[in-house]
Amino acid sequence: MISLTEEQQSAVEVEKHLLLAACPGSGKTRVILAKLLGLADTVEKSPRFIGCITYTNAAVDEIESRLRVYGTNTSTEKCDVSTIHSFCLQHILRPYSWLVAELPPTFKVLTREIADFEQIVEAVEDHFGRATMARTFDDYESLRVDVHGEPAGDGFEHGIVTRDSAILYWEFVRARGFLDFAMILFYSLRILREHPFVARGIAARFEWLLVDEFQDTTDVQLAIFRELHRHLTTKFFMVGDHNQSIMSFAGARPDLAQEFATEIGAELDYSLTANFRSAPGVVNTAHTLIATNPRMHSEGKAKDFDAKVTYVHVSQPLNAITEHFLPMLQDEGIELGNAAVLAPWWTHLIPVARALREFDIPVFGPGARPYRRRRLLAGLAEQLGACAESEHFLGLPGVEKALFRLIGDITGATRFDVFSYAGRRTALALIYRARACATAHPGGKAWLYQIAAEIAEQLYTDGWVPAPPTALLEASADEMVRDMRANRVDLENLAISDMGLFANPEKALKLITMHNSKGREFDAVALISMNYGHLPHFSSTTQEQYDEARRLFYVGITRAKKVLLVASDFSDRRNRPCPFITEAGLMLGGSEDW
Ligand SMILES: Nc1ncnc2c1ncn2[C@@H]1O[C@H](COP(=O)(O)OP(=O)(O)OP(=O)(O)O)[C@@H](O)[C@H]1O
Repeated sequence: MISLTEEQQSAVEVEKHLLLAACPGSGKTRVILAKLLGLADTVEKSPRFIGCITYTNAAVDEIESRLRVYGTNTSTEKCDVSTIHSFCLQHILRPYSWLVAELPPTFKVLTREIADFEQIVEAVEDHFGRATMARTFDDYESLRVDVHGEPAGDGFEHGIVTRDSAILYWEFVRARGFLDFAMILFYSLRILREHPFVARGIAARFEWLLVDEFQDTTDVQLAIFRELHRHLTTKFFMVGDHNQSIMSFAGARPDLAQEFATEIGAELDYSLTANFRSAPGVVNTAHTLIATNPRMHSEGKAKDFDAKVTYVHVSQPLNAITEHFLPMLQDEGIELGNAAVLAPWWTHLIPVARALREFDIPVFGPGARPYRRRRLLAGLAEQLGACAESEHFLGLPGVEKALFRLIGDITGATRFDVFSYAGRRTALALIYRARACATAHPGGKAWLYQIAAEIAEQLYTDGWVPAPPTALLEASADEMVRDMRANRVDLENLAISDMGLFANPEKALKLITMHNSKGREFDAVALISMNYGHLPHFSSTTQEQYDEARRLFYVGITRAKKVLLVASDFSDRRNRPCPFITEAGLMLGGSEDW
């Protein structure tokens, strides 16, 4: 049984549509899990199911693994947990794509990692006589389709993508037998709108749809929910936090989620206010920044944490880490692996990561890798490196995901069967090979070449590729070695653990952008580069952008359990300290024991 607080329990028991406002650390996942388990029992003898839509694949994995622990076979069978994209693929596009004439009869999912993406973008830009620039690919990657089928997204609104180039891009994507994530959502909506029998079928299948992180839903996603709601047979349980809405660049529309909830007559008066994560000092700082009613408060063990909340103004972001954060970790007995450094952008983290590596401090994050992350072999080699080095670390899920990506990159095919029995066998075989290789070739460089050859052999033997991709993987190992040499890595002394560190970052200090820190928690958190110009970004001109920057700061501080360090710097004298430091009531040098 999952233990719930009174407010969690009463939210789970609501039998109508519900929009639940949940503060940081209030156990959204636990509530969703409890609701899923309860509802699975109610549909046990019916042909209906419970759908759960989460924002990321990691959240899907987490809920599924907890379902296996707490549930029965029936609950795992009756609960369909997925991201919105895989929900649409499985229930709308794969079975009904033939209803839209312009869609290819079979299609693969286009992601940035697949080589066709860059080729298509180059072909489009070439058509308009433009040369590809550094930001071109990012601009196309951010492209979305709005509910009317028109282009949207950062690359269109502020970048180089025009309406004509977007339309041509989508045409090329379809012509090559692909759909991207935005197209998956848009065509799903179109099918639901034009063929109500499809929506009726899905609504009949799902008794409930649980939606995690409602504040991140886009106009198209909400229009999809609206089409499903039309048939009045599916109930909605939406959990999220308006104050953690930081994804407007990806089209998030929390206002529309609220509107949808009101429209369907959802209960709006329930909220989760108990924060199980953060010490009272951290919670008070967050509350000073954004006050909620009813008020957020620490609960459980967190209530007794002794918080250290400190604000410093330093000459360089790195100094905040070396002179303040690391000593604080030492004083509080917090291990590096339980601490994180957050910054508004990757560009702030890269030099810090490099410098810390030079001090031999293990870091996990941008700039930590001495080779390009997108190198073909890199992902799988890292996962296998972690498995090879540690007897107790059977990183099967990580190996499977890396295998999925590698097979996709080599063949261009989306092989979801990697996550089935056959894939698991290959993954396990590779883990054993990686360990045997580590014994035979203890040096990191020799191991890398050997494992490249063995991966090629295993993929071929198990039928994932038509011919052994030996030359391809060897060339990728060459590229990684070349990158490392350029980054002055001592290749002769490279250990397999140096590679594994990136897959198994348990012991390393995490360096993460504030956006990517969402949904995570650490004993200690340092927010660096907290200056005007970075947060809010100098391009922010509207109240909405300013408010979203404040919410980003809120997300950052609420990741901390016990230690919170906020640092501005005078590396650029034009950039004053970020205004949210004052709004959160932080005082310079003020180390406060709450
Ligand atoms: N009823 C409870 N009893 C004890 N611990 C709980 C309870 N509910 C939640 N927790 C704990 O609170 C912590 C935070 O939960 P979780 O990560 O699900 O929060 P969240 O609501 O998703 O937060 P955020 O929105 O900030 O990401 C977890 O460690 C979880 O185990």
